[in-house]
Amino acid sequence: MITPEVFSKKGMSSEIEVITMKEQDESSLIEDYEDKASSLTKKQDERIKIQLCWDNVSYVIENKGEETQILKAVSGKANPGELLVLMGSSGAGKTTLLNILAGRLKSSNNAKIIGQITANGTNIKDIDFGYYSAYVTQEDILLPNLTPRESLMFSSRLRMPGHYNAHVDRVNTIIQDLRLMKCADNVIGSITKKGLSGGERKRVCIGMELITDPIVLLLDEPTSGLDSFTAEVVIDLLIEQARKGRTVMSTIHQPSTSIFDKFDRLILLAEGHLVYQGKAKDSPKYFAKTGYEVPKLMNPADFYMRLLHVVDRKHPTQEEHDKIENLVSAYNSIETTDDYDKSALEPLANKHLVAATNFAEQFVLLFRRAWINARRDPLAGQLLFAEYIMVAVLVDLICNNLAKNYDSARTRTQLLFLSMATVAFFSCQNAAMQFPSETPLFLKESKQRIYSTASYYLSKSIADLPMQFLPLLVYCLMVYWTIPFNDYDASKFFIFYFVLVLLQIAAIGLGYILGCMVKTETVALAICPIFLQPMMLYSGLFPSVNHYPEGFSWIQYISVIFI
Ligand SMILES: Nc1ncnc2c1ncn2[C@@H]1O[C@H](COP(=O)(O)OP(=O)(O)OP(=O)(O)O)[C@@H](O)[C@H]1O
Repeated sequence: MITPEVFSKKGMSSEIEVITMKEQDESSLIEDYEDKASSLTKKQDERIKIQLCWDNVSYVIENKGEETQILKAVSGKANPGELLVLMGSSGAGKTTLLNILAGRLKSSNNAKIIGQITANGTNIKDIDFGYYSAYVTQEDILLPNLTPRESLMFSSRLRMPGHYNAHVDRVNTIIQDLRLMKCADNVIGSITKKGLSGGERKRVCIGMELITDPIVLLLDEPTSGLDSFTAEVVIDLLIEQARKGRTVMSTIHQPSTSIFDKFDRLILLAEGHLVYQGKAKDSPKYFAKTGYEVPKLMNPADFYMRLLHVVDRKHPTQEEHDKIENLVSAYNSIETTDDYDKSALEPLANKHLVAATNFAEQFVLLFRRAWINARRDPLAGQLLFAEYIMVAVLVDLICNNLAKNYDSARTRTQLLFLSMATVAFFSCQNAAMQFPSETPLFLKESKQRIYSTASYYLSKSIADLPMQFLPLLVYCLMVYWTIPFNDYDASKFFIFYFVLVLLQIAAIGLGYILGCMVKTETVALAICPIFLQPMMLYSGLFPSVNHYPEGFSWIQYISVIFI
């Protein structure tokens, strides 16, 4: 979300696109800008505060005619200035609740959300809650070849208006706040590529969301996979963010005792039911009263996880069933009071977050980001070079004894076809592999309306093209002069290269489509031949399509290799 405080006065006239739904005419935009200008003078403690409340929220999914209730009429609240932690056994519904609160889950044909969620009394259905909130997913969604500083800088420049220096200042502040100084200029890396530690990567992910200065920060298991010390560092940072007035809510798995002691408020879920909500430090007393005393010297979090654990959720034992029922009825029997002082809470305006940059700016920033990311991972490019050179050497060997006469015409045609098939396969597979790893980032950013799909697609394709065109040029240089054609002149060579480039662009397009359809590079690689083989059969080289099964001749029209 973009709060007024973060807008830079200078960049507003050209770049601010945060507008209210009804305020799309020029005069209202000017008012909006003035509004932001006046807010520049606001101090941090005057930041808007949001109390998020949810009332009887249920989530019901239907699968093959069978209904399953994942959340069962849960109610609660997250206060500004506090860290609220959501805990419960695996499958209790924590992520589901967080996703519903973030507006990431919506009712659909087979999933129904019942209940009401309000922010400062305003139903979040009536506003674009994404404007006020940010969500840090469990998976680290980052480009592996960028540094934290570059990632934050691109994110800031794409999402926020303002001049370059304002972005630099904002990024430096976040780097300092998140204690990323030591690794700010190291490459992030990934599971397969050595880079930042898990804790550092997680802090970068949090930083990417803090760029827009959100008022509500929701996090799904930010400490999973981290050792207890690193996890504590992350929790300390979240508490720091909460103390700045943000509403911070996070699911957390297995916190250590010292981490647990730091939580402000705690919500415990069991099988979709709420079994505790209140101050984390009061929870042992509460459970002792309900007959489940936390053993001395035991981490309360560990105790709750064991208490709420159900071995087989579909078929709980009688004991498990009774235990959960006891806990639910004990919780339902207590009277909950909201002691948060609401006098400073204002109803939320229906602000909309739209791109902070225009198409050209998006294109330039995304191109630079894609270019840096591709340039720092030369392996894919080197492999493509190696593949083309290998095929070129084979073609050269075949052509070694090939005479320029009528008898060799068939072989020469086949060599031309081999060149086309090679280009189609290599380009399609290479392009298909580009997308799966970036799809989560693209989906996240396009949901946040940071840029248009067209600017992303265009910038990515153009940034990838040199890596595709150059190996092809080397291939053409190696084979063209050895295949016995009639004429060898430069213009004919360029026609040969140009035709293959056109084929390459078509194959890259097909590769992008296939890459978007799947989730992993392995599957992307595997499905390319499924589409390319029929296209090869209908390329025109093989016997007339009249000999092919009826009803399939249309394949020739979508074949990227059709000649
Ligand atoms: N769309 C869906 N279709 C089918 N089952 C679903 C769907 N969404 C959630 N569930 C089920 O609902 C239950 C709760 O899921 P959720 O991810 O919220 O659990 P969780 O408490 O976050 O668990 P974990 O700690 O393991 O991440 C799980 O059993 C999950 O399989």
